Amino acid sequence: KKIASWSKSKIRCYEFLNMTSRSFAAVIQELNDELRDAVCLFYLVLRGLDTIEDDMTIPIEKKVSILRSWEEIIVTDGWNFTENGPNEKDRQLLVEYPVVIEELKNLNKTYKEIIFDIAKQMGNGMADYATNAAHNKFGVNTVKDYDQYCFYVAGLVGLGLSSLFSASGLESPEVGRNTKLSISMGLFLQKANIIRDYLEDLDDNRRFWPKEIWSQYVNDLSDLKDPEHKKQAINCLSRMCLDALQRAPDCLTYLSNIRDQKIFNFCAIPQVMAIATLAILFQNYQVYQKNVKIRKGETLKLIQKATNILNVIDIFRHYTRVIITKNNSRDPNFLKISIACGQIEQSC
Ligand SMILES: COc1cccc([C@H]2O[C@H](CC(=O)N[C@@H](CC(=O)O)C(=O)O)C(=O)N(CC(C)(C)C)c3ccc(Cl)cc32)c1OC
Repeated sequence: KKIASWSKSKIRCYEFLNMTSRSFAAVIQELNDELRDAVCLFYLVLRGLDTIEDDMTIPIEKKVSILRSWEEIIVTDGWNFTENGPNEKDRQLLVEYPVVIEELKNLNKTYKEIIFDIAKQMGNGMADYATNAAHNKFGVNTVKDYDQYCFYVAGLVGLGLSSLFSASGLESPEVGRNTKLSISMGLFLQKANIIRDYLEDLDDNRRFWPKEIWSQYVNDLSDLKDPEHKKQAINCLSRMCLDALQRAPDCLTYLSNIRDQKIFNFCAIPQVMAIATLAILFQNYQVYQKNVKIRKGETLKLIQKATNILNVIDIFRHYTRVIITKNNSRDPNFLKISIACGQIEQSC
């Protein structure tokens, strides 16, 4: 690529992209030039927001005011943030945030407007959640609150990316207009992550599993990891997986509408990782003891295979069959799980 003519701030932005997410950064950098820069900066705008939202050492009032003014912040030359706690893995990004703000200026107007609009909605959504989570220590209450939170942190990302894809002309206007499918792309990934990260989030006192679900099985979210509630915990896990699986058909439909090969790879890889993750999480009591992840070898195979819709359908079919094989007839959600898997097979 024409790195020679890249400014210092642009080079630094790509260094941050590669620092924050190795495997995923590689796929972003394969996108066509114009879209690549927009997605890279969009990613860093989102990472900045995430680093503020995730940092429990920032006083709630300060956090909320930063989140609510993110749209202004990303056009404020020289703005940076040095008060992140020491263990915030992306604190250096916020220390050097002026390089992101500088490079955003070079994006074409349409891309900028999309990124600013999503940043504004996400910042306010995160602030809304942070404030009521501050009052109500249970975190997320209803399944509706759960979907709302996932919309703010992930659904909006799907919407923003779909708009960028259509704005670039590489994908049809339909991709950007079909909000339901774009939102499902985010919710599917985010819900798989929230199920996987049960223990890690509980240790950080972040409670994303909705009370409306876990209260059918135990008295408190933390009871799920006590061996005396093992059966209930596994049934609760099934219920959480069932909720995530409902989004899978939309994701397959979304991917079947993508035409550009590089955009397809960029969109498909996280989706096949998510269905593989759900399959390994389902009926797996280890979720309550450690962070269960798919093996490196399986990840590499999925990355290599997820390059066309027929292969992606084949991958989803494989993992829905794994889930059906693991399904337990004594599980209250046994039938709903098999129907959800059937619907995924249908939509293939
Ligand atoms: C059409 O929508 C998408 C199309 C392609 C990719 C993503 C989505 O995939 C990564 C994939 C990624 O970041 N994977 C990590 C591994 C991990 O987080 O477990 C990685 O490979 O490091 C991801 O997870 N999130 C974070 C959210 C889920 C909150 C949106 C994410 C954050 C910023 C951007 Cl620009 C994109 C994504 C999409 O977003 C829905």
